[in-house]
Amino acid sequence: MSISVKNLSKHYDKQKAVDAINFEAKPGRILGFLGPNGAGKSTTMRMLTGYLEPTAGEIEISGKNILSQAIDAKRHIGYLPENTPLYSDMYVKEFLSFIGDAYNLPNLSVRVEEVIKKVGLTPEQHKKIGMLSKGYRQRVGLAQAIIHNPDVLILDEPTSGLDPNQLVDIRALIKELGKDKTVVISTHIMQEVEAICDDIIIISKGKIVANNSLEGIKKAHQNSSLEDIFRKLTA
Ligand SMILES: Nc1ncnc2c1ncn2[C@@H]1O[C@H](COP(=O)(O)OP(=O)(O)OP(=O)(O)O)[C@@H](O)[C@H]1O
Repeated sequence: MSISVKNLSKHYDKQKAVDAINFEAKPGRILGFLGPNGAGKSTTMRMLTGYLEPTAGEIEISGKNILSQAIDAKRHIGYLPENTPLYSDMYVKEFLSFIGDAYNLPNLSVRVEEVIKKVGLTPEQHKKIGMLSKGYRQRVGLAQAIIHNPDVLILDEPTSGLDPNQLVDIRALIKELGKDKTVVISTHIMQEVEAICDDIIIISKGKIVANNSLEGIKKAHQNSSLEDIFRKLTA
């Protein structure tokens, strides 16, 4: 299993933002992590990537414990945080080289060229990040997430704020990247889930209320629309 989560909790004072959740994510599949605002999605993502320490529970990434084997585990993870934090004064290549350097990658200039091509940044590769459209900035975010060729990709609301054309392009790119990786993507856009996810977890008030394949969850709810299922389980 690429991601294994056992009894994971995060409490902020008395509030249980994430409350004893268990799940697994498999290679070659895209897992949609859904839930209403404040359900605990970002908190879970931050714990998966080792940015936030759990109150309780265990996380293994490609068999490595995220706390006790942090460096090994993090080598396997690519992370695109919510709102895509980037250095807007840096040039695209300069930024990707900077990130690759932090991973100590060999043949860095070749690798930077490869990821630029892979995420479709070639026409904009000589620009400063601050000059790019939101869609292209998202491609830079994805490029930095995959530069060290991780087998697990964690993407926190990767398409928020994109126009319909960019949305389609970025979803296609995520689907392509997901072919040989384990991808977890948080979203509250149901069409996104239909378009790219294989499996679904719905979280509400810190607890998992559904964990199934896309087909499985629809079957279990008499082929209702995902929107109806979401509302029924999280209202
Ligand atoms: N640093 C913090 N201190 C206190 N409470 C927090 C903190 N971060 C998150 N919370 C609370 O924990 C709960 C879960 O928040 P989280 O950001 O994980 O939800 P989310 O599902 O990602 O929501 P959204 O869809 O709005 O991004 C919320 O009630 C939030 O207010």
